[in-house]
Amino acid sequence: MVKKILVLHTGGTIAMSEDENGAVAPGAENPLNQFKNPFGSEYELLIENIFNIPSPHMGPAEMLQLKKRIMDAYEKDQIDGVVITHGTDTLEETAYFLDLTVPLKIPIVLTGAMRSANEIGSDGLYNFKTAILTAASPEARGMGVLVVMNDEIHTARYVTKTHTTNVATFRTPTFGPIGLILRDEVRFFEKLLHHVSLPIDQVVDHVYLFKAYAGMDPELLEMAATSKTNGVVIEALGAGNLPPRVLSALEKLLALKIPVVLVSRSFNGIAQEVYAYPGGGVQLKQMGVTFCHGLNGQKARIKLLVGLSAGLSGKELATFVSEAIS
Ligand SMILES: NC(=O)C[C@H](N)C(=O)O
Repeated sequence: MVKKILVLHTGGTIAMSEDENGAVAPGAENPLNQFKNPFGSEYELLIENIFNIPSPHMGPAEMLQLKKRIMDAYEKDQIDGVVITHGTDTLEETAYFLDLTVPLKIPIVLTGAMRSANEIGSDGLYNFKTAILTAASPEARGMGVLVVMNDEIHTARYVTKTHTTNVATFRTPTFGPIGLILRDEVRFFEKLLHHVSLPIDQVVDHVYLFKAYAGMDPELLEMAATSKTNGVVIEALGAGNLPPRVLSALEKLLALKIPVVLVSRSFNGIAQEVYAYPGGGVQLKQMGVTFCHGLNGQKARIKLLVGLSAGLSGKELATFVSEAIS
């Protein structure tokens, strides 16, 4: 049976080249257009250049456009899988957005490159090839959105970019990858236990992300306490604690019924209500802060944004946002 794979190119380093001074930028032609299908007639690739942007230019509106394109192709073209090529800087956010909003079992795989098309050791075409193999793999069905880079398969929910330039940049802290590519063979060794998706057809804005630090100043958080703000995520300290100086700003946000979501700024582990000192997790929980277990700040922000965009509020929103380990 022929595998029909929808390929959506969005830009990023994988679609860029280096000039004689070493500066990397998109050229007149996307180098991915040169890709010759190495799989023969077993694979039918439906290739579209949906955007050609570096991933710092990607936002929820473009993510929603990708989601709509996938749904449309699924209904009209009976696709078996999807590959999205993407800049690596915000790849994890687009991947998680799609994970939360596309209610399909077909494999959806994101990939990118750390070295542009004409650099020595360029990883783009190789990652693209392995992403296609994964998207065509029956074992990848029902695993949520996946990120394939450097011969590893990661879940959209937990993967994160950990290095500015190294090709082994994508990692899953605490848990590790769920599969590997071994010389053209796709092997999974973990299963996704639980997967939720919410139907949305618009995205809200003004969902902010803050990072806590020793002696954190309250002014920026206070500025977010306005009726325009839809939600706030804070990357808290350690197990989930904040400096007491910001507590009055938190009270102002919560009094305005603005959801405040807490994750840890630590690379491994999860935020939990452990400490009972002023600003500790126990107090934050009592104040009405929602603990999000296991996501990093940028993913918790995507989850909050998706929940709000689906019209969730109060307890329902808090439950949706907090349940990340399952
Ligand atoms: N490696 C990359 O793709 C990084 C690039 N700045 C991007 O995200 O578009």
